Formats: sequence, structure tokens, C-alpha cells
Amino acid sequence: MDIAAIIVAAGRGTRAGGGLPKQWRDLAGRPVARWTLEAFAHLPRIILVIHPDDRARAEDVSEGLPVTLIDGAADRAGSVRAGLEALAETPPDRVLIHDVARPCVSRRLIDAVVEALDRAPGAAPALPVTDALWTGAGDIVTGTQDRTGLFRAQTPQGFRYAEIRAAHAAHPGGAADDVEVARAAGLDVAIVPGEERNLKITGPDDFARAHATMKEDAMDIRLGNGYDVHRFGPGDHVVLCGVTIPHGRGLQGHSDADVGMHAVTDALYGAMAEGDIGRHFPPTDPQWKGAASEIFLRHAVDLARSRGFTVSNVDLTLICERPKIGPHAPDMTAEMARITGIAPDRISIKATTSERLGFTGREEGIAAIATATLVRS
Ligand SMILES: Nc1ccn([C@@H]2O[C@H](COP(=O)(O)OP(=O)(O)OP(=O)(O)O)[C@@H](O)[C@H]2O)c(=O)n1
Ligand SMILES: C[C@](O)(CO)[C@H](O)COP(=O)(O)O
Repeated sequence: MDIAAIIVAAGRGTRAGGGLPKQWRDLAGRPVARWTLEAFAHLPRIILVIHPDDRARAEDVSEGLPVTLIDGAADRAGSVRAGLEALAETPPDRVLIHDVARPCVSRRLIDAVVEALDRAPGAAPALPVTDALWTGAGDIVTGTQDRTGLFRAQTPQGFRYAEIRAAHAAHPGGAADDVEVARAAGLDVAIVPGEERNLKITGPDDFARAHATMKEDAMDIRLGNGYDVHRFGPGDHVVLCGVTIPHGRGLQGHSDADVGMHAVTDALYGAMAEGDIGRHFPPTDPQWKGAASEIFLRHAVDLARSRGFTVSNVDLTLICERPKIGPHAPDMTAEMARITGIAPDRISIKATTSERLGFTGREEGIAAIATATLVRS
């Protein structure tokens, strides 16, 4: 099925103000039009209908996307017609017509409109009116309007290409949208449940609403895991999560062998797809011999911060018969909170034995497994 999108963007955005037409203004780090185009980027063809003065800007904004630029007309319907004519030489089966000023449209909604075209020649999203409707004169209410069967229309409005092209060619003009044009030509239009998020940026306040929606979407959550083992050797203490614990044996390793802190550090690197401690602090490098593992953990936390992430929580399990971890867990938590700069209630440190099974059960070493979550919003 060949589907094309026509994004109408030739308006001047006078009601939104702000100097630049609204489709070229910034919304959460990208121009409004870029968000809209990316929502349709899974389709093979996009016609972006623009004002001739905006060509350079439009070329910039559509870079890397399957976009053809077409000059629009003095009103929305004229711009839609220009888009439809641009497709006439290699006509698609179906066409989706969308306002550039609705950048928060979801893939789910686009797909729902396309699917609805299997059962009707036209399909468009809409939301039932839920507020009371009044008539008014100046600041005085003059009556109440029945809202039964009333809908707020959205885009994309989808059609079989040949039919909507003919409908637009035959229409005398002045239609509110393409559904009106289609109905005037006798085409049935199915209503697809619309989305509140699919708002049209019309006035200045709509930028803040659209921004909040984009920010919600932009939350980036990363989960990582880490696993480490160190063997026991001669010594009289171990260092776990930065806390020195007297013990009949020590842990062996190139650094201070803090197996718990290593597992947490690897979980953080893992969440960033940044390998493990060995990649950043090679064991072949003599400068890390006997190093405090705090250096590694700080590096991972700082790397996450530099990428805009916050460490949301850490969960560590130490696996050993001895030393007993419980009595030291509060100190370990405090130390890990100090190093990472996150609240102690976001750090979980617990332990288990392995029921005397395996290398940890035979007290040949300590194992540690950790999970960490990074959040960027
Ligand atoms: N001559 C026109 C007028 C409007 N549009 C497009 O139609 C959509 C809906 O129009 P609206 O939100 O009213 O945008 P503007 O016409 O830009 O806004 P205003 O009326 O405030 O100037 C927008 O994507 C707009 O770019 C268009 O392509 N060509
Ligand atoms: C097509 C439309 O988006 C449906 O809600 C809307 O009518 C276009 O905006 P305008 O402000 O009416 O031009």
C-alpha cells in the first residue's frame, strides 16, 4: 500500500505571534515542523507545502527526511490542493493530510487513521466535545447549545488519493478542513478516536502545552547491570562499598578489590552502553594498582551527568558467607551516597549467602551483582 503524507505549512502563524511563523519556532529543542515531519518519517513520501519565502528554512528543517517541498497558496485549502497536485504524476493509493501545527501527533494515531481507510474512503481523528457549549454576545451568555454528537476535529485526515483529489478540484472553497471537502463530494468519513496530545499550536499559550507533551515523551530511562567477583587471599580486612571491614582474609585485585563498588560502577557504565571498568581503567595500566574504587564510581557518575542523566537508584547484592554485611550496610549506604551524590533512600545494599554452595559457599571469594537506573528528562 503506497501512502503519502501532505503536511501543510504555508500559513503565517499570525495568532501565535512571536515574529517567526510558528512552524519554524523552537519546541523542546527542535523546530515545530521537524517534530511533525519526524512523526511521518516512516512513510515513503512526504510533501511539505510551504510559503515561498520559507524555502531555505524548510530545506534545513527537512534534511535527511523523504520530503519534497511545494509552494502553497493563500488559504489552507489551496495549500492542500497544491500538495495533492504534486502527487498526481505518481499517485499514491492513500494520502494523509496534516497540519504542521500539530507536532505532537503520535504514531498510534497515524496508524489508526490509515487502518480506518480500509472501511471508509475517508477517516479522521476527533474528540467528543465534553464542555458545555454556550452562545454569547460580548461578555454575556445568551444561550446553551446542545453538544450531543459534536466533535473537535483533528488531523491527519486520511483519504483514498484519487477521491480526495477530485473532491478538492470540485469544491467551491471556504471549507474548514478536508473532511468537509470530502463530504461535499459524497464521501463517507470514519471518525477515529483523537488524542488530547494532538493539539494544534494556534495561540501563544499552545507552545507551553506542546512543550510539556514533548518533554514527557523525551524522558529517557536506562537500566544497567553489573557483576563482579574477587577471590580471597592473605589479609586482615576487606573493603566493601568504601567501608573497611575487619576480616580474617583480604580480597585480591589490581585495585582495592571493592567488589560491591565495582558491580555498581559496571551497572552505571552498562546503562550508558559504555562497557565496564576495564574499558575506562585498564588493569594493565600500573597507575590503577591499589587505587581506591571510589575513582571508578565517580568517573561513571560524572560521565552520566555529562550526558544529562541523573542516577535514579542503585540496588546491590553481595554474595558471601562472611563477613556478615547487615551490620555494615548503613555505613556502606552512606559512603555510596556521598560518592554518587544521590539520596541514601535510592541506594539499596543487601547480601545473601549461597547456602555454602559454589565458590562463595566455600569462602573462596565474594561475588556482587548490581542494577542501576539512569534518568534523563
Ligand atoms: N495559506 C495557508 C494557511 C494555512 N496553512 C496551514 O494550515 C494549517 C492550519 O492553519 P492554522 O493553524 O490556522 O495556521 P496559520 O494559518 O499559520 O495560523 P494563523 O491563522 O494564526 O495565521 C497550518 O499548518 C498552516 O501552516 C497553509 O498551509 N496554507
Ligand atoms: C484542519 C483543522 O486542524 C481541524 O481542526 C483546523 O480546522 C485547521 O486550522 P484552522 O485554524 O481552522 O485553519
